[in-house]
Amino acid sequence: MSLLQLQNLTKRFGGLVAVDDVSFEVPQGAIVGLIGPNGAGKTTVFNLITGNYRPDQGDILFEGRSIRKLPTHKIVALGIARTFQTIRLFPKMSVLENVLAGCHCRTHAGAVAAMLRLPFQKREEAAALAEAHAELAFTGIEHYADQVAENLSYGNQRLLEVARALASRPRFIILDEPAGGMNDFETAALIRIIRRIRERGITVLLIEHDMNLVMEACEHLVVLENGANIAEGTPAQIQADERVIEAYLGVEED
Ligand SMILES: Nc1ncnc2c1ncn2[C@@H]1O[C@H](COP(=O)(O)OP(=O)(O)OP(=O)(O)O)[C@@H](O)[C@H]1O
Repeated sequence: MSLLQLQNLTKRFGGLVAVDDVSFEVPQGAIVGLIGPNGAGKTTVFNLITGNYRPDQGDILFEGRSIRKLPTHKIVALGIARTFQTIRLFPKMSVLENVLAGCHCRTHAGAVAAMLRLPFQKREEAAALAEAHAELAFTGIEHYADQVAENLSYGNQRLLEVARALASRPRFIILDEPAGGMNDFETAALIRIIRRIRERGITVLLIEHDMNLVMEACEHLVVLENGANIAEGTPAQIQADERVIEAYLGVEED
């Protein structure tokens, strides 16, 4: 069974059909790319999955169960994490604190325990700290742990978002333009990180305009145009698809 199934999803904003009867599946353990021109509806699909928007029609199944009506915090609790196209960090907080914010939703100690600093609360804090450091090491930005997040380069801020998403221990991670603003060297490192995320058993769905990343990292691509799913297949199949070349990759001008 696929981990995620989108079934005939439609989302309208007034008269605009941003997502138009879109269906596709993300198999367990896959790295799937969602691509398409600007305004094709990709981020809207992500916002539908994470409960930020509600579909007008269709359904979203995670492990066979409908999540269409769940609030975002319940969707996160099921093991779905995301990063954002526009970076959403706590800019004045340290890099480590930003990752701890991702761990936070899994700590169970209540306010009273926190005030009294009960032993189990201290254990939870120590575990969260160790995990936050581990995710920073995983994404290669551990040496910036004590820096203020806004001082990181754009590329490292994107990696910090990935580290924070991983700190929620997801089974499924969705990355919205993770290579946005990265140079070629940073993008190559990101491709390795994405592969290692999958090796941890985490399924990946990503939106990306960097064709190098998409073709190298993804084994399956879904192409949207004007809100509709116009093609699906392996990177090689998509590169050879006439409709995609016309709609998205563009015809080289003389
Ligand atoms: N909250 C909203 N209210 C009104 N229109 C919206 C809203 N969000 C998205 N849209 C519109 O829906 C369409 C799809 O937008 P979306 O951001 O999903 O595209 P995208 O494929 O992610 O584009 P990009 O690659 O530029 O990020 C666009 O025409 C956009 O203007």
